[in-house]
Amino acid sequence: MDRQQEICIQAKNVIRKFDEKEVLHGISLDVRKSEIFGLLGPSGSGKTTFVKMISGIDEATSGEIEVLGTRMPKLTMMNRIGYMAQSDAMYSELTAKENLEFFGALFGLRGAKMKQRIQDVMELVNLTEHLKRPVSAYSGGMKRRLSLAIALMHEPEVLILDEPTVGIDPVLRKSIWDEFEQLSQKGTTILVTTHVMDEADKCHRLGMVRDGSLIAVGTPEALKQETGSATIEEAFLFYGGVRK
Ligand SMILES: Nc1ncnc2c1ncn2[C@@H]1O[C@H](COP(=O)(O)OP(=O)(O)OP(=O)(O)O)[C@@H](O)[C@H]1O
Repeated sequence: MDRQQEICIQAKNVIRKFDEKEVLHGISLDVRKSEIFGLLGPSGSGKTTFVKMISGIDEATSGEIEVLGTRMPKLTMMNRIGYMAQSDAMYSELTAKENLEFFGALFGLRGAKMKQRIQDVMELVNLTEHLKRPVSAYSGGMKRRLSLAIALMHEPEVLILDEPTVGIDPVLRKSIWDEFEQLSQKGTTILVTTHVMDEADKCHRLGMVRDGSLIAVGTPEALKQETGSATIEEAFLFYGGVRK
């Protein structure tokens, strides 16, 4: 099979209920190996709920999710998936370096390799000078960047990033997206949630989410073309039922 067509993440009719309230209404989706797939949708549409189940930290009420051919949730998949949550999960009383060492050790990194990875990921997020500062002294945007660095530490095959660039300035945002593109070219599959339209345009394919359903899937170009829209925002409104 063509490598580009290999399926990395597969969701089949995924439903998630909280008590009696159904918030995801049967989502089916294939994400191909080494693509950057964006989930685009407004706040509360269900993006976080969906990616948590793909990462294996939550379980679908019904339906099936496979990542790299393994049915989720599965603890051992932690080594192959990098997950960056929307709220920063790190120890604020520790320094950035200590946080990276802690999470790196969880993923089996040691010695020279650990040191090298810390250097690489901190350079990528432009935090090298702040390596030895306690996270409690970091700004919101810096914490976001450190979260991304932690998710990248063990060079996972699959990266799941929930709104990774919130609070990050445009220049650094661009360099982070350039890095996503490079990672993807090296074979990493990236699933990213966003509500920022210009980021959506950088994804290879997009899934538009509204009220717990996937309303459209395609390349940004195809989605715009199909709807006769000049922008992704217009296309989203079209699929969401707001016709010109
Ligand atoms: N643990 C929970 N218990 C009850 N309802 C929940 C829970 N988690 C999420 N929800 C509900 O599920 C819906 C989808 O929320 P979700 O956080 O997945 O949306 P989202 O698209 O990621 O939005 P945002 O970008 O603001 O995080 C919302 O109506 C939310 O209130």
